Amino acid sequence: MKNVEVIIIGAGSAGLSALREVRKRTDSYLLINDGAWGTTCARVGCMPSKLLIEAANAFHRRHHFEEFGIAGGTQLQVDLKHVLQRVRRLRDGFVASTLKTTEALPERTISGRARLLSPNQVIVNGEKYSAQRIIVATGSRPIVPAGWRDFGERLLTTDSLFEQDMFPKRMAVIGMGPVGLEMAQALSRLGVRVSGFGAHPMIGGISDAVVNQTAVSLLSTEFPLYLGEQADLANGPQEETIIVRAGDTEIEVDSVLAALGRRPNIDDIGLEALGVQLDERGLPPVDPNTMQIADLSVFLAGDMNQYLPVLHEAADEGHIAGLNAVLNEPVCFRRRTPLTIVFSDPNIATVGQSYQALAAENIQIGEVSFDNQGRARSAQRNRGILRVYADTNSGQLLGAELCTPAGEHFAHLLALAISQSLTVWDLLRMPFYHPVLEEGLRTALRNLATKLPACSESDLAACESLNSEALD
Ligand SMILES: Cc1cc2nc3c(=O)[nH]c(=O)nc-3n(C[C@H](O)[C@H](O)[C@H](O)COP(=O)(O)OP(=O)(O)OC[C@H]3O[C@@H](n4cnc5c(N)ncnc54)[C@H](O)[C@@H]3O)c2cc1C
Ligand SMILES: NC(=O)c1ccc[n+]([C@@H]2O[C@H](COP(=O)([O-])OP(=O)(O)OC[C@H]3O[C@@H](n4cnc5c(N)ncnc54)[C@H](O)[C@@H]3O)[C@@H](O)[C@H]2O)c1
Repeated sequence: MKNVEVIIIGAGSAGLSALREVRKRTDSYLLINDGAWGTTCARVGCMPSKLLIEAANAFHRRHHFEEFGIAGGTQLQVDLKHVLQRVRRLRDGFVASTLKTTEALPERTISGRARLLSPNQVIVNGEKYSAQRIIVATGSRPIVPAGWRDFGERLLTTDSLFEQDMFPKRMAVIGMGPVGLEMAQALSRLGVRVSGFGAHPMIGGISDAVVNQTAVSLLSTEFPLYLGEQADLANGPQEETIIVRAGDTEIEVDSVLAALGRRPNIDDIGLEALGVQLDERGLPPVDPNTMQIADLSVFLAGDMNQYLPVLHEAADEGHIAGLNAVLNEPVCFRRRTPLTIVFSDPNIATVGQSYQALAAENIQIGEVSFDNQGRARSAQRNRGILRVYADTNSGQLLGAELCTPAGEHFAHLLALAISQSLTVWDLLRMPFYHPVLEEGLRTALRNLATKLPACSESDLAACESLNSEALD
């Protein structure tokens, strides 16, 4: 049996991040990956989805041309074949960039499905390997209910969506989480007649009902949203179509994108061989600050543990696990301020603690609508809402949820402020240039400040609004 210091199972973003740390300290390691190399993010996740969204948004801009005085926008056409070729061409470049590391290590990489035999042993392709430390980073895959696979090529997931040559005329997107929402809007903007179905009334990971209401009403101007009922599928009158049923709604489509969430890749991985109690999802207890499983020499990183299944968190967890796998005692890391962004238009984001997490806390809420925000109006992007939450006593910013133009940038600015434990007054003390979208955030902060103990009049943070959209 071959013996190494560290075995990493899974060559996704978490596994590669772990590999980077391990390689700095030892040459005695193995990286095992099942299926395609090149990471979920680059192959079928973040990157191809954003490429499709960019094409869709570029085409959608034509609807605003007339208002700007530009004629001819309605005659523009989209060549879907070309759009999808570009998605794959750029995607292949991103995948190639992730493969550079692993292709340079032929002796230390194995293609095959690994299974744990004990906290120190792994079997792959019938061969056993032992290691002092093991990192499990096997990611997740799309949930497809039993029976849905019978619809064959008419049933798509994000694993197959970007491989399509063309999109059909009518599609249903089932699941209005981040994946479903992003893809439903992009497909609709590219000319597919999309129907969106969500079992939950809230969409895109929003927990604040006020923000959700705005997001739902904005998105449903582009494609119909059927929320609050579980959707199910049946064969259409002609075998080549699918009937989607949700409550009283019944719609016939040519194909379905299943975006029902993702299941951790834990089947047959042998977690039971670790000798620790597994929870109802089959997952072992993991310390999010060390990524260590109980007191074992096994670490778990990335989407597999479902902590916050986004790219930068997967990379962080790989970093933590990789470092701790080569140290005598695991180091405790402070995790980052939670941040999730959905690249719909307007962007949806949650920063810091969600509204739901803060429901029982003593908080005040500041709010701004972008409907009349000066700079947003000049760009024809004046849609959306931003809500910020602060502690009633200290005024410290705790979280925010938003659905706004340039929401991705607001989310980062707010994450920075929350990470630095800034108060509403600290933020209002900062400069806001004119005319910028950020003045919208300042309006929300000023609104919040009116609900907090006042600050001194000799402080510029007390400077109030002029109540004119040309000036704020
Ligand atoms: C459509 C889509 C869009 C997304 N967009 C964004 C976004 O915009 N921003 C963002 O932050 N996040 C986004 N995400 C999430 C992001 O892609 C994931 O958080 C990230 O890729 C997780 O990385 P990972 O290393 O945990 O898993 P993966 O990259 O999936 O790596 C796991 C690897 O382990 C392998 N494996 C599984 N089982 C075994 C086994 N038994 N033995 C050996 N190997 C095994 C798998 O084949 C895979 O190669 C998106 C995801 C999707 C699906
Ligand atoms: N921009 C981003 O950061 C980004 C983009 C995409 C994905 N991601 C990550 O990937 C993860 C997975 O996203 P996701 O959207 O696939 O999953 P999700 O779990 O967030 O959403 C799935 C949704 O499908 C609904 N659903 C399930 N079964 C249904 C049915 N039969 N009928 C109708 N609705 C049904 C669920 O109620 C849920 O709201 C997310 O947690 C996110 O962190 C991030």
